[in-house]
Amino acid sequence: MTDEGFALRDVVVRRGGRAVLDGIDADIPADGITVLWGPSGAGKTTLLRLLDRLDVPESGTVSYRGTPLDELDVLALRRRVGMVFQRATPFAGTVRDNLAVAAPDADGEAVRRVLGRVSLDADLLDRGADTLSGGELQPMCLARTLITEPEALLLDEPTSALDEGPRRAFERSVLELARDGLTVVWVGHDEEQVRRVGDRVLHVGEGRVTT
Ligand SMILES: Nc1ncnc2c1ncn2[C@@H]1O[C@H](COP(=O)(O)OP(=O)(O)OP(=O)(O)O)[C@@H](O)[C@H]1O
Repeated sequence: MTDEGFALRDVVVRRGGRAVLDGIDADIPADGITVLWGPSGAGKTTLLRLLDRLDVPESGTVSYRGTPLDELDVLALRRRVGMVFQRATPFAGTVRDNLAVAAPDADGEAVRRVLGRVSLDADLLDRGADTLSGGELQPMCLARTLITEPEALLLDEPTSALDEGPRRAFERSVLELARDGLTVVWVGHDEEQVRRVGDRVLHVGEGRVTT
């Protein structure tokens, strides 16, 4: 029996008059990497955003570890459940500044450790985030999420803008994080990547979610 991560019950979300999620029931266990997979426009991002309360469903319930999200303080939830978006979103300043925005009290050891977890060199700390390559930016965003020590990580097609080398490095980082106990929900549509990273796949399409 796996521990409960997220549970959705009879969840409805409408966009532009259409039910993108039409009364879905889905369970996302706490262990391993769950991939949300499906064609473009199927509602994967919509579903992912519900898990961090960036959106709320029109009806139905989304729970995390047994508690409905609307009973949790939203900022506390987002400390426990971190998110990395499709496009890297660096803040102004250095890499160190970016990490400090997320965790002002993190000490040097914690900062170096988190960079190590995403395979970034500590030499980058004093570089302006705007000088990083595409392949360095997304890992930095992952590090910025990890430094708050979340229990769960939501990834919205995080490698779609990355070349093959950085893409594989990002995958390895997340596989290791999941092995160390982080709950991961990964939106993807690259079938080979889904096979490489997914412990299980939820298919999203036509308003439904199926295993
Ligand atoms: N704010 C919005 N207003 C109107 N329609 C929206 C809005 N957000 C999403 N949609 C529509 O809802 C549907 C689901 O979008 P969503 O981004 O969740 O799909 P997706 O499966 O993540 O797609 P992709 O793989 O292209 O990112 C799409 O048809 C999209 O056009």
